[in-house]
Amino acid sequence: MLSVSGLSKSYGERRAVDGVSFQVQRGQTVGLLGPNGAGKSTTVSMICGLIKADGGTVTLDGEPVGQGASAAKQKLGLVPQDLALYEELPAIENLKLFGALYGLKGATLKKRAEEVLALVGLSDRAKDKPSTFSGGMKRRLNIAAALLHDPQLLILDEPTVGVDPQSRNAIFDTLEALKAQGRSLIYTSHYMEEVERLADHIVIIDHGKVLADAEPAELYRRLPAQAALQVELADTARMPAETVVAALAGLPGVAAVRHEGAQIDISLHATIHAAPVLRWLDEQGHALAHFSTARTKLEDIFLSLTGRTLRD
Ligand SMILES: Nc1ncnc2c1ncn2[C@@H]1O[C@H](COP(=O)(O)OP(=O)(O)OP(=O)(O)O)[C@@H](O)[C@H]1O
Repeated sequence: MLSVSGLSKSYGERRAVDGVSFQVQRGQTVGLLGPNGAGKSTTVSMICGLIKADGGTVTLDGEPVGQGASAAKQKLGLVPQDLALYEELPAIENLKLFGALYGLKGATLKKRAEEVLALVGLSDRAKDKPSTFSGGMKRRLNIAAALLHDPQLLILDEPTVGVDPQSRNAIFDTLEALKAQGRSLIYTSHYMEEVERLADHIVIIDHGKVLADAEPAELYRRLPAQAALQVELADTARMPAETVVAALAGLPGVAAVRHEGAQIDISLHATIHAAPVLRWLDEQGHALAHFSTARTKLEDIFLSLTGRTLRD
């Protein structure tokens, strides 16, 4: 188990990380979510001992990770945000080079390099150079490199930045396979939908501080609205949308109402309020061109915590 306690780091006057604490259980995937500049990269760099913390501790199975070589560090693998590959060296040779740095040799090194290449779905490109790869394929090769020493915990810093949708799915397949093997993952991102897809637990950080640390289901429960109803008025000439919006806002169970032209987004405290709202619209004679219902997006949790969206 990884335990991060009170980590802090300042760059000059700027407090990049300010007392961050969280835990990662064995086999758990933790999504570290926050907007650009929230302190995610600084946090994971401190966890791996790449940069020195001003304060706080990081332990893995009770052993301090610290700086320099340590037994605990051997159990960690980091996929950094910036790609670290030799562009003109075939993929398999890149892996052999990184494996040698981890102390792997001979037949073990060769076997391990082939295994991790297969795991990221690049076996058929073993002899090709990264310079001929797409951004997503390079990223997958980087993931393979971080897995060579068979770490118990893999940390990925925004692994889908600059990646095409197809490769993005391939990355998710790889990460799901790693999860199925019982490995722990820390996944940093500013995309809630990515974190939600993978994570058993979500840690939200902003301005270097932890704002929430909970399972996705618990975060859903904390949302002020639980369901969303979207309607499109067929006839705004009869009554302007603003007037309808103002009346809707006063109905029972309605948490918030927004509109753009004839399209009205209604946030509800619970799904049971959807039918009465539709009935009210009907009784008031507002014909609908279209309507749809949806679960509230977990993305809104950041909005409700900070008053801003994740990607303002
Ligand atoms: N080497 C550095 N020197 C000075 N300031 C830094 C340095 N590294 C990070 N910072 C600052 O610390 C804060 C946190 O940065 P960090 O890279 O950890 O955030 P992040 O959440 O990973 O964001 P991003 O997704 O943009 O990488 C930012 O304000 C950033 O400008």
